[in-house]
This record gives sequence, C-alpha cells and structure tokens, in this order.
Amino acid sequence: QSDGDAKESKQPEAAVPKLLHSLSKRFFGSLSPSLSGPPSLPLLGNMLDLAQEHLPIHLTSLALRYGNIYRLNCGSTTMVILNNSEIIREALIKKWSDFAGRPHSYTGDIVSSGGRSISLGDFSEGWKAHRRVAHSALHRCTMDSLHSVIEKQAHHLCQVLRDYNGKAVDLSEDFTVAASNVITTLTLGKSYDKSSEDLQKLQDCLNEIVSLWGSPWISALDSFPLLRKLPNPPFSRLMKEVARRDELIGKHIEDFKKNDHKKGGTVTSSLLQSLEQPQGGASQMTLTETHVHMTTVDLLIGGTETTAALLNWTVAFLLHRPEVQNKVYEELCGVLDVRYPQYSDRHRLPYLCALINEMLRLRPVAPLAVPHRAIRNSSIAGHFIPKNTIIIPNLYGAHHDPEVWDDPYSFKPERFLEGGGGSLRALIPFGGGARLCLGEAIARMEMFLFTAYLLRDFKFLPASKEEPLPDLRGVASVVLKVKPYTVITHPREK
Ligand code: HEM
Repeated sequence: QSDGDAKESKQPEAAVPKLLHSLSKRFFGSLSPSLSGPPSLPLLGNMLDLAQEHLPIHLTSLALRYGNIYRLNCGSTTMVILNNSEIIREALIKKWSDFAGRPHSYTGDIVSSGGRSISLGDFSEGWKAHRRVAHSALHRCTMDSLHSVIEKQAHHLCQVLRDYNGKAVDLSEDFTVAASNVITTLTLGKSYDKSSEDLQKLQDCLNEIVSLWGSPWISALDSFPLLRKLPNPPFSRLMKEVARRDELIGKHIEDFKKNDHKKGGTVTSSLLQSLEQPQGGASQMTLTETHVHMTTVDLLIGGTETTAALLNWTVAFLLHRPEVQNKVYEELCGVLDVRYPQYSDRHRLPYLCALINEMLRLRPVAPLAVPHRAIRNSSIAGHFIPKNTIIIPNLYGAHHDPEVWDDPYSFKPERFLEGGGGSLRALIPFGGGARLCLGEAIARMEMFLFTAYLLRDFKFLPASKEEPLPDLRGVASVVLKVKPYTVITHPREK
C-alpha cells in the first residue's frame, strides 16, 4: 500500500531562473550561509514552497534534494527544516534550552491572547511556570480518573456505532465528540451529546481557527507586514472566530466558577484555585484568568482534532488492509477472552500496540509539530543557527526517512513487533524536550482504549463495492487529516 509519494510533489524551484536566484541572494543575503535550500525569489523568498498544498510531503521531497537539514526564506525570516529524527532530537531534546522558543508573530499573538497560551507562548520563566502548573493540574486530575473517563467515552462510541445498524457513515464527527468529551470532562467536568448546540459551536469555532491560522493567506501577514493594510477576508474571519471562542470559553468558565469550581477534581478548578494562591517562587509568575482561559483552549484544541484525526486515519488504513483488523481482533480474543481491555493489558497486546505505533509513524497528526525559535546562537548537525531562526521539525519527513525505515511509505504494523526493524527511538509524533506534547499520556491511553474497543466490537467494511477506498494522502494543515469517507461498522459476533 503506497500512499502519496514525496517524489511526486511538484518542485517549482526547478523553474526559477538563475538570475532571480542571485538577485534574491543579493537582496536578502543568507542568515545561515552554510545551509543550502531551494532558490528564493526576490520579495517572495520561498513563499511558493510554503504555500504547497501538502506541505509535509513537499518539505520531505525537498530533503531528497537539499539534505536532512535545509533552509527556506520567508520575508526577513529564515526557517530551518529538520527532516530526520536524530537531527530533530538534537535540536528539541539535546539542545532543548537553545530551541524551546516560539516565533513571535502578529497572527500568533492574536490567537494566543498575546502569547499567553502554553502552545504558542514564547519560552520564559513565566511560560515555564504556566506549563508546570498546567502539567501538574492535568496530572492530578488524570491520575485516578483518566482510565474511567476514556472507558466511558469508548463504550458510548461503540453504542453510537451499533445504532447505525450497518448504514454507511462518516465517523469523523463521532470521533471528534468522543475525544472532545474526554477533554471537556477533564477540564470542565462535563461531557456533551453529539447533538448539543454548545459542543457544535465550540468545535466549529476551534476547527475554523486552526484551519484559518494554518492557511498561507494568514501566515503571509506575519512575514509581510505591508499586507496587513490590505483587505483580507480569511483574516477577518479569523478575528471573528477568536472573539467567538473567547466568548464561548469565557461563558463556560463563568458557569463553572458559579457552580462547580469549589468541587475540584478538574483541571480548570485546579487552575482557578492556584490563582487564589500567590505563585511566588523564583519565577515570580502571576497566573491570571487569561492563562486559565488559554489553558482550556490549549487542551481543547490540542486534545480533540489530533486524537480524532488519528482514529479516522486508522479506520481508513484498515479498510485497505482488512487482514490487519482480523489480526488485532484475534489477539484481543486470545488474550482477553470476552472482557474489554484495560490500559494495563497493553504489554500483552503487541500487535495492537504495533498498529498504533505504525499509525503514529505514517500519519503523525501534527506533521510539522509547532514551529520552534532559536533563543540564542547555536548549531544543529554542525551548522551554525543564529538566534531567532525558526526551526520546523518535519515529523512526517522523519517518519518516512528511507535511511531509518524500510519501505517507509508502506503500512506495515509488523515493523513494530519484536525483530521487525521498526525504531521506537526514531518515532517522535509528540515532539520532545521542553515542548513535548502536554497531552502525550492522555493521547496514548485514548488511542489504545478507543482502538481496542472499536476493533473488539466491529469489523470496518467499505461503504460499497463501487466507491473507491479512502484516499490515504490526506489534507495537511496544522493537523494532518484524512479526506472524508464513509464506512460500514459491522458488529462482531461474540
Ligand atoms: C495523537 C495525538 C497527539 C499528537 C500526535 C500530538 C502531537 C503534538 C506535537 C507534535 C506537539 C508540538 C511539540 C513541539 O512543539 O515540538 C504538541 C504540542 C502540544 N499538545 Fe499534543 N498531540 C496529541 C494530543 C494531544 C492531547 C490529547 C492534548 C491535550 C490533552 C495535547 C496538548 C498539547 C499541548 C498543550 C501542546 C503544546 C505544548 C507546548 O508548547 O509546550 N496534545 N502535540
């Protein structure tokens, strides 16, 4: 099963005349003289590369020509693209303190309330304290209850699928509701029905923000300030959606403060309580309500579309390879008989774990992570990297590196079985270091339990013989998603 091959991607730089290339060098010079990269056009730099329709595949294809570390120019900014897991580990883990920054950007400031979110806030003592407080609130609230919260949603999801009675359906919304309910239970102590207007509004708004913010029409405003003076309908929509998000989350937090916050047990109550205590400490951090608000946004955005997209990818790949579904089912029946799995069963279910690892490799749902910024002059793979360079960890590229992965574009869960040659060290779907995904533990438990419940209870069948199987190339924005498809969920006989 070969999906969209990086080699197929168009390479517009091949058509750029040499004269333009040398002119652009004269205009911009090069902040990273030792790094090669595609020629950049006057004024536009490498905007054409960055506007490619499937950016992770395009950046991976450029690595074939320019190597595992190369540069792109965008306005006055230099970006360095890392395409191999050892190089990414060097920057994110070994030299984490050099590269833990986030780029300051005009649009980033708008979506993060002036950099006060964990995901987009720049590295500082205040940011470290914010992340630490959120991390420990999340840890406290998930320690005892996470398993039962996910189990409840997994049972509910299976019931919803049973109720389809063999109809061909698009499951993406059901996956979103299940993943979102895990997060809303942890943060606000509430879960929602699929038909809930409140949930719909919130999800539509968060999705719209993520997809607009990832669009080249919006990112161009960060690199080319003059464009901010021109009318830009996508940007006006982004501003409207951010205002709507703040109103919706603000209302949830106000309701929560009135009714539930003293009860405790949720991330939001824990954070609100920490507002009442002086933060003190070396950081002199003052957590404000805006930080609590933005933590809720971070967890909802980070924790919903990612896990939901990965579940949707898993079913899409399984439609192409029905024998993999059967192998997981046989393993579950052999090890657990009729009972539902617990997360602690994972060591006895190697094939299921191999399937999840293979999905995280083939479709890292945050394919370019979140851009990092060099906080000081440093180096990566022996190349000088000046302060303020933007670092893009191409996780998609690292997971398709032919030097590391045998037949990298093929779907082969077996590679992660003992002796199968798959490298867990090279698998980095959650990033690493100071900016490691805050929800990794939650996402791993969700993926395990949701996938196990679904494959225990259902066989996924193509919608019809006439319709093509799901397209496996996908659509890449901040999140890498499969194109919409329908599937029949056929209950397994017990
Ligand atoms: C399969 C699911 C998921 C994947 C593949 C994933 C992947 C990632 C990646 C690659 C990053 C960027 C790391 C970097 O900047 O180097 C990230 C950041 C983040 N993720 Fe996740 N994530 C997932 C699920 C979740 C969940 C469930 C939550 C919340 C409960 C979450 C919350 C966050 C937050 C808050 C950040 C920002 C961390 C920071 O900047 O310090 N993610 N995630």
